[in-house]
Amino acid sequence: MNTSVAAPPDAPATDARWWSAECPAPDAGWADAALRRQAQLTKPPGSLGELETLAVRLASLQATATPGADRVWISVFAADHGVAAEGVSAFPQAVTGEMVRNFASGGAAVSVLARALGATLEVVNLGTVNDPGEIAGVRRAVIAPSTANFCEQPAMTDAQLQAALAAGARSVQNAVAARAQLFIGGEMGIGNTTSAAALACALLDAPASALAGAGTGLDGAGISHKAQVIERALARHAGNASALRLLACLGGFEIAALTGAYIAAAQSRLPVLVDGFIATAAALAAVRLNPGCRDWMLFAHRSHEQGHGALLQALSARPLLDLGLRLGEGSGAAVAVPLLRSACALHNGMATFAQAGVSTA
Ligand SMILES: O=C(O)c1ccc[n+]([C@@H]2O[C@H](COP(=O)([O-])O)[C@@H](O)[C@H]2O)c1
Ligand SMILES: Cc1cc2nc[nH]c2cc1C
Repeated sequence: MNTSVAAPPDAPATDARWWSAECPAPDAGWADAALRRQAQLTKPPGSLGELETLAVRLASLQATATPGADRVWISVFAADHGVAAEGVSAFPQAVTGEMVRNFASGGAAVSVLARALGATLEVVNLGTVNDPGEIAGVRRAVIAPSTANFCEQPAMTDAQLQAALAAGARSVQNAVAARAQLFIGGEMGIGNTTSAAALACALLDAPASALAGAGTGLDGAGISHKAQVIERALARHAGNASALRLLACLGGFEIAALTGAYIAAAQSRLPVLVDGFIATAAALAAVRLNPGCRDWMLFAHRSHEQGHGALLQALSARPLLDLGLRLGEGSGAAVAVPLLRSACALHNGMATFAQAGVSTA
């Protein structure tokens, strides 16, 4: 199953350990200017709560007086998982490839949300057992039909990990070339909540029972079985400590692509809006690989998936929404974009006390 590729399909011609290169710090000058403007707008100071914080952060990250979330780029990374053979998902593996087609033809939730937002949707096929082949609107970056079953061996080789990280970085290059103001990474992969939970357990030194959840809809017995599968995998890969090794042993191609995308975005000064459980596991791996990328992350929502809370806490992240979503695809992040747009519209468009002739306190 884990047929390795010789050359990463999407490797940028850069340094082999590009993900370790420094991430710039957000611009403190623009943050100060945005804070000063917020204090002058016609409202009691602080009365727009988190929307004020959001506008100030976006101004600082985008290094501008007028932050915006009009040009949004969404990359959905799809890949299959060897661990699906352990019976850890409520759905069959064929769904991953079928959903790639659905993303491209416009019928998936994230396709609908992207259209509603006027966002660009890029679909990246990193390897699906039920391969839809060449389809319009899908970037093929196939690494292998699936990862290996990580209960038996590392999920991927070092070359495959590098290919997946580079595929994520390539998406960020595409987003930057399109002058995107915000990057959203989505994922699709039957079995990937098992991979994300196993990775999270290893990174957080937490037991599987704390982080294994229902995924696409397992019942209690299914979740117990999934936790046992994760414990077996953790025991097998116990000797591996670095985030890079853990990503290779327990990750998925789409999870590693998200990790690469988050780091590349930070290196390119492009803010990211992190989606649900799987995306947040990838974000934690990214922060462990390159801590400077944390500053460039906004967190969209708290997923219904058990274990997301622990990941958010480890990242000191306060998500914007808590709607019981557990779909993935970047859908929760897309749903949060209108909040960012409201924050920016208010920041850029409100009158100051002086302009409106309104008395200050
Ligand atoms: O993003 C989330 O929080 C989330 C939570 C549960 C499930 N998912 C999605 O469901 C799929 C994985 O579920 P499973 O049960 O096959 O591991 C995968 O395609 C994810 O996008 C996503
Ligand atoms: C139908 C379906 C759509 C999805 N989108 C993300 N994960 C998914 C899992 C399933 C099963």
